[in-house]
Amino acid sequence: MVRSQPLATSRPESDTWFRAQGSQYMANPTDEEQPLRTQALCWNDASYLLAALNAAQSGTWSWDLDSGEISWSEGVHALFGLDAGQPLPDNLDNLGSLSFEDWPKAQRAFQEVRNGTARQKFVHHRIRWPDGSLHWLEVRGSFIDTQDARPLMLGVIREVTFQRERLSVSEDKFAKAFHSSPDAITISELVSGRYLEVNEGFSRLTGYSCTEAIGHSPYELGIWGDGSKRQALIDELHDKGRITHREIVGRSKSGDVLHLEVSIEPITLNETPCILLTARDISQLKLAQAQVRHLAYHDPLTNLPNRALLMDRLSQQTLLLNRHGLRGALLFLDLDHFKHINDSLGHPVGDSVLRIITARLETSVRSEDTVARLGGDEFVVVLTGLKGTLQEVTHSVRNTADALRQLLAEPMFLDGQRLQVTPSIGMVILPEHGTQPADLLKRADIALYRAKDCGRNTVQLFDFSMQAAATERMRIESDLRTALARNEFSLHFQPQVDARENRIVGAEALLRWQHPHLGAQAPAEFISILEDSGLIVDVGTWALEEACRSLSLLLDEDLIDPNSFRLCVNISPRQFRQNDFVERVQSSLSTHRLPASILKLEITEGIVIQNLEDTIGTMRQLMALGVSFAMDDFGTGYSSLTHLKRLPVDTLKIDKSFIHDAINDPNDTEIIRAIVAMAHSLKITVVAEGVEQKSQLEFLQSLGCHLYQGYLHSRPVPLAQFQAMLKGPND
Ligand SMILES: Nc1nc2c(ncn2[C@@H]2O[C@@H]3COP(=O)(O)O[C@H]4[C@@H](O)[C@H](n5cnc6c(=O)[nH]c(N)nc65)O[C@@H]4COP(=O)(O)O[C@H]3[C@H]2O)c(=O)[nH]1
Repeated sequence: MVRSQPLATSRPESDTWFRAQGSQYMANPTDEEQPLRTQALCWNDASYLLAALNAAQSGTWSWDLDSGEISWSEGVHALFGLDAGQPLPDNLDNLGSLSFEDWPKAQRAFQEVRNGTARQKFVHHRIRWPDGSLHWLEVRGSFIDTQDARPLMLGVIREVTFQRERLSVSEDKFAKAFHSSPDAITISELVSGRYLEVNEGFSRLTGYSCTEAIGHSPYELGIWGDGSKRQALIDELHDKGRITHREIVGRSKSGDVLHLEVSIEPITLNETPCILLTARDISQLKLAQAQVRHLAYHDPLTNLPNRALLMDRLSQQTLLLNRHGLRGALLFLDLDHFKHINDSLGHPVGDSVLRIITARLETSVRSEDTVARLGGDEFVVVLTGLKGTLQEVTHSVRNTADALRQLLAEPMFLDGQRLQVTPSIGMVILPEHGTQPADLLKRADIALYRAKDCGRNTVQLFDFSMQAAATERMRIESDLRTALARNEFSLHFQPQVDARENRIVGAEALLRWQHPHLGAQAPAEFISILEDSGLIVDVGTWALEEACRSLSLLLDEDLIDPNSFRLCVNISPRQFRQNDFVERVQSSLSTHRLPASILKLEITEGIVIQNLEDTIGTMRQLMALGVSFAMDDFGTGYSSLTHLKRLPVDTLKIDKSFIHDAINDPNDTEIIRAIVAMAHSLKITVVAEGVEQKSQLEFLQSLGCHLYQGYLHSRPVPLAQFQAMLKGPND
């Protein structure tokens, strides 16, 4: 338009484009101009521009500030709702005839231009047309330099009713969204921070009413603890253009800390740069997140740190100890036979025991030490900042561990019951036994295992030689997993003899493992691994089945008397507790068409103690079939007479450890005497195990115990040898 218009250099009156109202110049082009217009309209053609203005429902105007004279382009009438012929105001003084709806505002705008305070102007005015309808006009104008330096303003005028209505609808929507939003929304001046608008969500969140907030900055109200934080956000806003989902901490009117998630947008309001801030209270979310975090790192029963947190603290501790040249210790604790408490007294009692243990542990370590629960009955205590030589530290850690052991073993009273649990403790010293948390835990566990092996209720310090033993154990376990499938197990039979007639009256079936490379393995070792790994269930089932198969062979060969011969088969606690144990025994007996009375199951007190009632129930079912029971290793465990009286066992086996010193150790002598007397009074048969010497047998016989097994008569032998034995002197 500027290129096409010579106005910048000439007076509008000299240019026919701008004429007083009613100018028909463009509507009546001269004859010379006509061909030009019809031949080709171009940008230099004024009629082209006029057509464009009309199409855009726009017009132009000029205003001579000296004379007040106003000129309009053709077509402007339509913008005022006038007919083409109707007069338009040609001077500022009679501009009021156009019925501006907000006339004072229009006048103010003209005045500002007149005063020279604005060289450019952009205003929206409402104007009421003669037909009474209200329309929005946008008027833009700016000063131009004329050749004769007269103050002249030129501009464009156009109808914007549609845009304004749309704007007003969206403003309405915005206002509704602003006020009804559950979030806190504020509009504040960018520079001063003063609130210009706040919604009800803001009042709900902060406790400040609109009147208390508007006109004040968040610092004055104390909503932002520190002004520097806001400034940092403003700087970021400047760089990025907007900020979304940023967590900040604020403070409410009552002083409560508010965890907020804010989004910030820059906006301009009344030509003032402002920020539109939306804030959401995430305190509950933060709380929930903190709880989830806490749960992720703590054991819910005791609220102690769990394995994950322990590992984290151990990592920190190893670094700290290294930096300060100090030592630390890790104690791995496990409660002996804790499962029995759960099984016999129920889980609520078990939980209470764990809580009491937790309290005892927590009160006996320093605040900088860590007590953690790894699960079940496993606890870890980490002692840090220990000064001294390795010897001194080891000595003091041992003392601490021993004190803990004694404290934990103190009786506790629950539901009117007196309970006592003892711990086994494995310990490692940092950094001597490792610097990696996983290694430390593993090594302390190895030491704990050794403590269990040494009879429980004891403390063991890790030694690297233990690791070799643990690795060896893992190797054996892995080999045992394939042993059954590879047919590496067999049964040996040790005769049970009636010394009065030197006659074999029964036998004990004993498991043997022939390792493909290492040869025969010691049952004492591999059987405990079978027990710990759970493999004993399958292997025990196999042993029972194999024992029955052997029995049927012996019966077929008429080598044993089904009415008097008893074969003892060892049953492990896990095997005994299988849901279908009774059915399995029944099935083995019937598969081999055996009379049930020929089978005697050897159980240990380990089975009994874990759940007396269930044990008695299972035993009764088997007894009903005709199977009998022997109590193995009698005298070594809890040896409760109360148990014995209630259990349907008809045989007691005196453990070989008593027999070994039966002659020389007066204690053992008395124990054997007491067991035999008690068995006799309960009408229970007694079998002595591990009889190696004649003198031992004579002593036993002097007490009235005539049944025995032991090297004196025979070692456990393979079936073929046992068959030969039965055929021999007994024939
Ligand atoms: N020093 C000495 N020892 C003697 C003498 N007479 C017998 N023995 C040994 O004493 C153990 C008696 O078996 P146990 O007490 O039931 O103790 C058994 C039993 O508890 C367990 N066991 C053996 N076979 C099985 C099985 O098939 N299943 C289960 N669950 N455990 C089994 O392994 C334990 C050890 O078995 P073994 O090593 O075969 O050890 C056997 C036997 O070889 C003797 O005069 N002197």
